[in-house]
Amino acid sequence: MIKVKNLSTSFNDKMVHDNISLEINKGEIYGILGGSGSGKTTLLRQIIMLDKIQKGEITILEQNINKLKIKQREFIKRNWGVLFQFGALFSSLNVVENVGIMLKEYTKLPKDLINDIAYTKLKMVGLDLKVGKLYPEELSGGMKKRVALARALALDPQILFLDEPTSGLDPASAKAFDDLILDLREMLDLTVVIITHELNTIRNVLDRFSIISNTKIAFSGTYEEALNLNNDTINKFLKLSKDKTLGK
Ligand SMILES: Nc1ncnc2c1ncn2[C@@H]1O[C@H](COP(=O)(O)OP(=O)(O)OP(=O)(O)O)[C@@H](O)[C@H]1O
Repeated sequence: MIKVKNLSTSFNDKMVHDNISLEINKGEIYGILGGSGSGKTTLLRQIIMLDKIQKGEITILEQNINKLKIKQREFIKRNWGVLFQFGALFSSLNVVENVGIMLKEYTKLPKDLINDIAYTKLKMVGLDLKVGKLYPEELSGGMKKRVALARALALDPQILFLDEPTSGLDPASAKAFDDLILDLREMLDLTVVIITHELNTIRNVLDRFSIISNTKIAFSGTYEEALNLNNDTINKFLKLSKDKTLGK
């Protein structure tokens, strides 16, 4: 579904990615992990065509994005939804209007149909329909994330990109959001790419992940494979020493 091949990125002579490669399969929930400033968000922005690829290739949905013309780019972008880390909702729009904004922009559907679809998406992310008329400032952190997720789902994407979706949520809300991602993948046949630091998400939600460390991919594989490697950098990253359930 997504192939990153020999990607190198630098900003002002500072190398962020040095010849990194990874592959994400259809239907996977794939994690991009790494310390702060390791280049996770930059990689995500390059995959979704918001940032330029400096060197290397990215293929998504069988299209080499280096070679796409502007019109083709706009067309292919409709196949994914994105939830940015600080992806704020529009404060002047109510929840239903926020969810419907992409439909308004990208389709010619009449307003009442857009509203119907927006309400369906709200239901999909586990929100009560009464929430539709509320404004962002009236919502809890967990509800805001769900509304942003409903917005990302508005155009029925094949791929969902989530940048630290549970950061700032309390443990119960974070767990509920993780469960929702698992349910949505099943229901909608989605491929999901998540940037995360959360150990619970890494263990319970991701099928596979890559760890970016010192400009390289330090590891790609499953959580079990990462444990079995018993590599110091990987263990440190996965905070195994703090993980009492593993008896360490
Ligand atoms: N447009 C840009 N111009 C200059 N430097 C940039 C630009 N975009 C990113 N960087 C730098 O690239 C590095 C990687 O940033 P990025 O946001 O991708 O890291 P990250 O792994 O997502 O970090 P975090 O977990 O803190 O969000 C950082 O040092 C950042 O300052």
